[in-house]
Amino acid sequence: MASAGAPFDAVLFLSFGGPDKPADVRPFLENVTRGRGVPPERLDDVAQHYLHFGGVSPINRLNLDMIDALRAELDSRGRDGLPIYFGNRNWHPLAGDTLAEMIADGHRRILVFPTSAWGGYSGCRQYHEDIEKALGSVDGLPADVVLRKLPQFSEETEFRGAVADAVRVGLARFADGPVPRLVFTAHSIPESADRAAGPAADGGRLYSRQVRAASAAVAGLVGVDEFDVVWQSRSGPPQVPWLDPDICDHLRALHADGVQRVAVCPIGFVSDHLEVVWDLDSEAADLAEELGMDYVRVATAGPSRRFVALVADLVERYVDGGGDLTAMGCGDNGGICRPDCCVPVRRPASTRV
Ligand SMILES: CC1=C(CCC(=O)O)c2cc3nc(cc4[nH]c(cc5[nH]c(cc1n2)c(C)c5CCC(=O)O)c(CCC(=O)O)c4C)C(CCC(=O)O)=C3C
Ligand SMILES: [Fe+2]
Repeated sequence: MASAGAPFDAVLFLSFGGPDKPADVRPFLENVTRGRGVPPERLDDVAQHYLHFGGVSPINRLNLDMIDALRAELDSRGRDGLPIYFGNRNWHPLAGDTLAEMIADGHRRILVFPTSAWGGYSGCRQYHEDIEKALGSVDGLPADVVLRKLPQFSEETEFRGAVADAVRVGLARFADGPVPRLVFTAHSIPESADRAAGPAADGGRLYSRQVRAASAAVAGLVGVDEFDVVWQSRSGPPQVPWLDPDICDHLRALHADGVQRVAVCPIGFVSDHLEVVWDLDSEAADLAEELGMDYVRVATAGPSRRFVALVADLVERYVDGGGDLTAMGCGDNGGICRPDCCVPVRRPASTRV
C-alpha cells in the first residue's frame, strides 16, 4: 500500500528500451521475449525490421529528447532541483543500473514515469515488475528507498488533448475532397491477456476499454463522428487469438467499402518507435498505396510540448508527497494498485517456445 507524506527527490523515466546498433538486436529481442511464447519465425521477422533501420530503434533517442524537454518544462515551473534519470526494461541503460546510480547519488524517494498510458500487463503491471526487479538487483539497498509509479494516464485531459492536436494536424494534410476515415491503432495483445487485465468486477479488458475510450474522446475533440479502433504488431502463434482487426486487414475492408482516404493515429504509442515506423509507415502505408488509398499517418503525441506538460503535471501532482495513491496503476516498489489488477496470464505450455 502506498503511503503519502514525504516529498520525492528524483524522477526515473522508465521505458521499454531498444537496440542502438545491429549487434544489440538479437540480445534485445531475447530480453523482450524471454519466456513469452513468441515463435522464433516472428523473432526473425522482427530482427529484420530493426536491421532494415540499421539495427537502431528510434525509441532511445526519442526518450532522451523527451527527458530534455521535461527537464526544461520542470525548470520553467521552478522545479529545477529535481533530477531526471533514464532506465529501461529491455535495453541499456537498464532500470536496475540506473537505480543503483540514483541510490549512489543519494536519492531515496523516486517517482517513476513509465512511457505507457495504459493499464494491462504490458502497459502497467510489467512496469511494476521492472521496478521490483530493479530494486532486487541493487546491492545493499537502503531500507528507506521508495519508488512510486505514476498512474495510468489515458484518461488525462492533456493526454487526449495532445493526441487530438496531432490528429488535427494530420487531417489538415488532406486536400479538399472526400472526408478521410480516422483510424486509431494500438498494440494488439492476446485476448486472454486483455480479459485478465483490470478489476474483475469491471469485467477485465482494462487495456482495450481504455484504448477505445481515449480514441472516442479524441475523435470527439476533433469533431469526427465516424472512426475505428484497430490493432497492430501482433505476435504469438497464429492459433492464439489476439485483439483484432489488424490495421492491414482493416485497410482492405475499408477499401472494399469504398473508403478512399485514411488518417491513422497510433494512439497506443507514446513516440515513433520501431513498431510505428515499420508497421504503419512501411507495411500499412505500402498497402494503402497498393490499394490506391490516400494515407496519412498522424504523429505520436510524446514529443509534443503538450505531452511533456502532461508528464510535468503528473510529476508535480505527486512530487510533494500528495496525489491520489489509489489512482489506477499507482503503486510503491512494484506493489500494484489493487490485488486483482492487470494480472499476468499463464500461457499454456503449447504456446511457449
Ligand atoms: C501493449 C504493448 C505496448 C504498449 C505499451 C508500452 O509502450 O509499454 C508495447 C510497446 C512496445 N513494444 C515494443 C517492442 C516489442 N514488443 C514485442 C512483443 C510484445 N509487445 C506486446 C504488447 C505491447 N508492446 C506483447 C503482448 C508482445 C508479445 C510478447 C509479450 O507477451 O510480451 C516484441 C517482440 C517481438 C514481437 O513479438 O513483435 C518487441 C520487439 C516496443 C519498442 C519498439 C522499439 O524498439 O522501438 C514498445 C514501446
Ligand atoms: Fe511490444
